[in-house]
Amino acid sequence: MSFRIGQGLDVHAFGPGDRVILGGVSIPHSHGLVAHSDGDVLLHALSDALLGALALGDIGHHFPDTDSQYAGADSRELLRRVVAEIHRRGYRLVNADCTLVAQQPKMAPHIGAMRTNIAADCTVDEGAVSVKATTSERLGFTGRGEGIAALASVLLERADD
Ligand SMILES: Nc1ccn([C@@H]2O[C@H](COP(=O)(O)O)[C@@H](O)[C@H]2O)c(=O)n1
Ligand SMILES: C[C@@]1(CO)OP(=O)(O)OP(=O)(O)OC[C@H]1O
Repeated sequence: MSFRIGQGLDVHAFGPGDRVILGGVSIPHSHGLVAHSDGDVLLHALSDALLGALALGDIGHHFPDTDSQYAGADSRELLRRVVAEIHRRGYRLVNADCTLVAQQPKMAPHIGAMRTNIAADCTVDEGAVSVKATTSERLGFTGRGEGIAALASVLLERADD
């Protein structure tokens, strides 16, 4: 077996809107997230971790925010394309561990649905997908409610030829 690890980090600022989309789950909120796509900071961090594990660059490279075809893009579709690229190279996801950093909204009620979506898009069992949340104790840009950050770590494996 060959193993590769990857990590990803993404940040989006709050802006006008009444919901945020995180892990493919639409969560009512006092603000939206400013982005070219649907602003799913969690799936962007995870996609970057998957690409990073195989040194394939990042989602900004694969899906440029200057390209109008990605305006309002569904980040689950972008994640599925990244997973297809990983599979094409003979790798599969062993597990992913993700953390959302946000003062608000409350993530806990939505974590299960996020895990379900991510597991489906990565074609793994839900037990292979961890999503956690933390505030930053009112410190920094997340603590001031200016935006949301997400981190992701992944392990990939490939059966030896
Ligand atoms: N946006 C958030 C942030 C945190 N949680 C959950 O609350 C618990 C306490 O968070 P701390 O910042 O004190 O670590 C923790 O268990 C988080 O899961 C949340 O649901 N939404
Ligand atoms: C997803 C893409 C593409 O629509 O745009 P954004 O939604 O702005 O997200 P970001 O995490 O800044 O980078 C990747 C992008 O190119």
